[in-house]
Amino acid sequence: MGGMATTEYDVIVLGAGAVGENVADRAVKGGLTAVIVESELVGGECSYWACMPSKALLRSAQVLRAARRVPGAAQAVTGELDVQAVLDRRDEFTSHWNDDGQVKWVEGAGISLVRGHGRITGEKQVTVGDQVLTARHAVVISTGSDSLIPDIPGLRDADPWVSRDATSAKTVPSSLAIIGGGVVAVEMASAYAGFGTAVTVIARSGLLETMEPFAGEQVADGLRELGATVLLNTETKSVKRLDDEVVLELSDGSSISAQEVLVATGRTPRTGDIGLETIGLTPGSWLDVDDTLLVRGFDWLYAGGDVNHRALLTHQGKYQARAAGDVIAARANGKPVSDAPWGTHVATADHQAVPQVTFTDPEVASIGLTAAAAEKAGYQTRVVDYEIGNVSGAAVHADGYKGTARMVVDEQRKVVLGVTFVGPDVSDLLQGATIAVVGEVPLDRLWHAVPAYPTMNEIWLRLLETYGRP
Ligand SMILES: Cc1cc2nc3c(=O)[nH]c(=O)nc-3n(C[C@H](O)[C@H](O)[C@H](O)COP(=O)(O)OP(=O)(O)OC[C@H]3O[C@@H](n4cnc5c(N)ncnc54)[C@H](O)[C@@H]3O)c2cc1C
Ligand SMILES: NC(=O)c1ccc[n+]([C@@H]2O[C@H](COP(=O)([O-])OP(=O)(O)OC[C@H]3O[C@@H](n4cnc5c(N)ncnc54)[C@H](O)[C@@H]3O)[C@@H](O)[C@H]2O)c1
Repeated sequence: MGGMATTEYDVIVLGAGAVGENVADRAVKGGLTAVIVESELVGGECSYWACMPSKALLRSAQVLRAARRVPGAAQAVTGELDVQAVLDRRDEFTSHWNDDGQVKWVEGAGISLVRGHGRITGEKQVTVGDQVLTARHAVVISTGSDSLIPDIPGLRDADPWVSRDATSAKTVPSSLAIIGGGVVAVEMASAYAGFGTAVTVIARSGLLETMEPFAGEQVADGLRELGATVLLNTETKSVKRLDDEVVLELSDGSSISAQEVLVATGRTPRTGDIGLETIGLTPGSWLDVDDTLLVRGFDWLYAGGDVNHRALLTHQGKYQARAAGDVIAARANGKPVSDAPWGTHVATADHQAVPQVTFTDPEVASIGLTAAAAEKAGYQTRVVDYEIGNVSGAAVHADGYKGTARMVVDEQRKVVLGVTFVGPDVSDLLQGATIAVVGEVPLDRLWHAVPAYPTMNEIWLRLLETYGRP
């Protein structure tokens, strides 16, 4: 580790999040040497402050609610959520913010690790403290993103929570105001409402606005059922921390106070202090890449994961990492590069086939284009909606099951462009939809993909029947 003798590697990876780890792994599997530079914890945001702790915080109350929806089981649920046990379980998922396990994985994968803040100091060169690393073939930037704090008067001085604070909290506040209406806002609102915190979501427009409109509407209803207050079309005008509370002035003239305020208004790239200026790029900017993850204008600099702003999701970043690691090895070894759409070395799915699950109650699982996005992209579409509760599998799953599915069809090619499911436990329906979209499976063939009865997957049959047999 950090051996002073070896300062030259085939590939230098800046940032050991899920993306950096996977790029390095693929490059090593392709016969190259690789070093990762990491300034915090090996494993990055997803393992310690994002996906894993947030899902751990959400899961327990979700299980309780699921039991309460099924008579027989409901009668057995007589107690309250044990919040401390949830926090303890979260701490296990983050390995108590210790990265020994992941460091072991990195070593086992044959990747070298240098701890410290890395900066690009020239072509194919990265400096960490007084150590200068040079790359024979490629430097990969996978430094991720930070929470963005908007310029709301008083907000920064009020020492607000950002997503890291919400996912790593050791105690639960009695009340929490959340600024934002995106994924982080609605997931953390669900988690804390589940703990009994008095939650107020302040969204400047609607919730989950990049998704189908019914997703945000049903998630808002779900949050209200959990006891949260959801304010839509409401701006936060100013924020002020007093002795034991934070006061927020809102655009409707009212004000609210809460023990803590969480800012969940998007992300900013971690590129402010990585030496971009030494190679003619602008510090603090997102990195524009081609489909092989090469930063435009370079033949040795790659960027994967959040930092390229293509799709800020762990699974999509890891997908980019597999393509990038493999193409770096192919280019280094003089092997053929498969860079046509859907080839081995490109992240084609980033453009129109990104799956995402929002772990609220109801859950939102979506892939591909929404009806509005498909229309905007110029497709001739037909939109088919169906209430998931009418499917036998859903009725068995939970009494009074409420949820909606939408399929967006490309009328010219008769293939599925996008699917959205909203409802309890829809997340595991998503991969079928992903395969339909990525595989461009013709609708008349989808009729032969028979969903097992009585599972919720029968939603597919209902969507096809509603569309009509071609
Ligand atoms: C609250 C929350 C919940 C989320 N939940 C999900 C989810 O359920 N599913 C999902 O798919 N996505 C989720 N995401 C998104 C997901 O966390 C990110 O897309 C993912 O972590 C990006 O991975 P990355 O490797 O690009 O960056 P990161 O994981 O941020 O890793 C970057 C690494 O680079 C290091 N680094 C930065 N600069 C330097 C430097 N100069 N020198 C050395 N090291 C450096 C950092 O310390 C870090 O370890 C969530 C995000 C948030 C905020
Ligand atoms: N389950 C998951 O897959 C999951 C969970 C959490 C986060 N993530 C990822 O992390 C990323 C960050 O999530 P996020 O929720 O922070 O960002 P986001 O982009 O999803 O949502 C940002 C929200 O903040 C609002 N906003 C922006 N600027 C504002 C301002 N000045 N004042 C008030 N509101 C403002 C927007 O209208 C939007 O509602 C997302 O891209 C998401 O993909 C994924």
